Amino acid sequence: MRTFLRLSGLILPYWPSMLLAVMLGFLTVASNIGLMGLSAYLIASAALHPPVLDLMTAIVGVRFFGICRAVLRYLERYVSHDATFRVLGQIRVWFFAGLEPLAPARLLNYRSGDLLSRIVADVETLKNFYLRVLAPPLVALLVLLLMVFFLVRYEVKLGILFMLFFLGAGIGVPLLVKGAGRNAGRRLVEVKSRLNAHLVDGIQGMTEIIAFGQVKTLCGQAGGLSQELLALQRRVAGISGLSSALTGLLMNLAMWSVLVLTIPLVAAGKLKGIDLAMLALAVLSSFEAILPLAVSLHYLDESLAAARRLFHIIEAKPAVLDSAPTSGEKPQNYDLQVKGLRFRYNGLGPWVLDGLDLRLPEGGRAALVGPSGAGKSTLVHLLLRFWDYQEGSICLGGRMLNDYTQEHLRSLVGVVSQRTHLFNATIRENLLLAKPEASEEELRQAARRARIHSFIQSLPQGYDTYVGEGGFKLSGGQRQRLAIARVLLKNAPILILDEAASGLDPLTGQALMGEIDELMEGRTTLIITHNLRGLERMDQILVLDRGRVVQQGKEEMLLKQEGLYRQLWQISQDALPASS
Ligand SMILES: Nc1ncnc2c1ncn2[C@@H]1O[C@H](COP(=O)(O)OP(=O)(O)OP(=O)(O)O)[C@@H](O)[C@H]1O
Repeated sequence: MRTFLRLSGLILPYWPSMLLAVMLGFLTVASNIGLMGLSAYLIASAALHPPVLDLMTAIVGVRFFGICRAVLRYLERYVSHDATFRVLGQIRVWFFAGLEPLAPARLLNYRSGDLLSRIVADVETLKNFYLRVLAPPLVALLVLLLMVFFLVRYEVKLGILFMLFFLGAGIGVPLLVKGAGRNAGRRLVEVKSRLNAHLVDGIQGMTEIIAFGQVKTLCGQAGGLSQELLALQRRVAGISGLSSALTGLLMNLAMWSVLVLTIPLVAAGKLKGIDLAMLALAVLSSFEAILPLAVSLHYLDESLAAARRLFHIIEAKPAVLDSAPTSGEKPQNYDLQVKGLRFRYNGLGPWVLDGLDLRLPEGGRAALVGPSGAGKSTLVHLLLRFWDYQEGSICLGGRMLNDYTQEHLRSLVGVVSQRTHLFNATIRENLLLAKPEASEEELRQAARRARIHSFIQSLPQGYDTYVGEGGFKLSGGQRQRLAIARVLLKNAPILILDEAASGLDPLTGQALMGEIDELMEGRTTLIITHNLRGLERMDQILVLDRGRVVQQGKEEMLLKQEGLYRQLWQISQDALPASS
């Protein structure tokens, strides 16, 4: 019920259009009743050969209702679909805005295909809620009132009889369909989502799937889910056919009963013979309002399942909340101080950072090194407030980190990571992401400083070249240079380089260090790296192991000590190619 009310609440801003659509729907069915009833009356009257003039009113009426029916149906479809698509557009924006504060911490629990399925398929499913669940019962109710009012004027029993059949078809059949469907609507939504998630996962990991010869397994799993979906769709189609047959049966039985009741009235002279056909056809055509009701409970089931999946995500509490209204102020300086920092990803898990200390003055350069899983990237997540820490403190410019809004904090930090995401857009659009208002000259200047300008110029379409999905048309080094150009454009006072040169061959990696040097100029810089070459330029190196700083100092000093840094350095030297 709560989901139903919440979903209905989303259309509140559009209620005038929805109400208009219901009125137009009612008038369309009423026109059909008028058209059929009057046509029957006209044919019956004509059989008695009256003067043509006597038939003129009925002839004009038939034309009027015929035209009205077509025009009103068009208007009803136009208004209801226009309002519905506006509501869906609004829901998409609302859902996307709700997702943003949940990224990345809360969204890690969902498969990307599942999220895609929610934002596309589930939102699309909701169109049935407005078109096939809410409007048809209201139209049917108005038609019921109209017909009962019309029929009791002839005979009270006629009105009661009609009401029984109408309610039987309008309430009984949908309940029967719901029972026979056994939650088919909800299961359809679930299976569609599983199939979507499976296919998106498969497409994203296609290279690995081919490389490991798992194409058949993937196709088999997709085939299994498709079969499940097909079986459900078959059941829904079968039920829908059955419901149409039942409604048709009740509709014809209603007409037959009306005839059984009215023929004796004609014989008794209480009803004109020419009214007989009119009443029968009016009753028959009024069931047009009932037809959409047969599957409305199925659509209600489906819509509520889709809405629950959307609300479930939106209602999740973000991992990080902005608390300080005054946090838009510029910090006094860009000193970074971390004291006794303790953090774990979930309440019962192990501490990933366990009493970490770090002091990095404005403009200083620190490198964070250590074995895999030591917690280096986790510190970056905390510095960017993707998660909030549990104990200790992080201060920026003398103020606690959570005094800054997430937006403000992130505007102060430029990040180059190993997995720079490039959008499937042009080089220019990818660069402008960092500073949408940047001029052409600023763009070129940043590219020059990142030493990628000449390469871009050499491309036939220059800055308007499309980089492909994830930037696959560029080499690893070129992608990283674009990432550096982006950060140069952003011109943030704090810089974080998270494995910015890893995954590149030693020569490219080394060449990139020149660009990175340029980038670090005048910025408070934290570098995370497994590559221990070039660290002599850092003011300090912190060696992290199992969430704690186990060694700290200049490289020269660390190399003199027995300890983890020397071990790591030794391993990295052994791994170097002989020529380098
Ligand atoms: N989102 C997460 N949820 C739960 N645990 C996580 C999450 N991200 C990382 N971890 C765990 O936290 C620990 C530290 O991970 P982190 O990525 O910070 O290490 P790292 O030092 O950066 O490693 P690498 O050098 O391999 O990138 C690991 O044990 C990892 O499994």
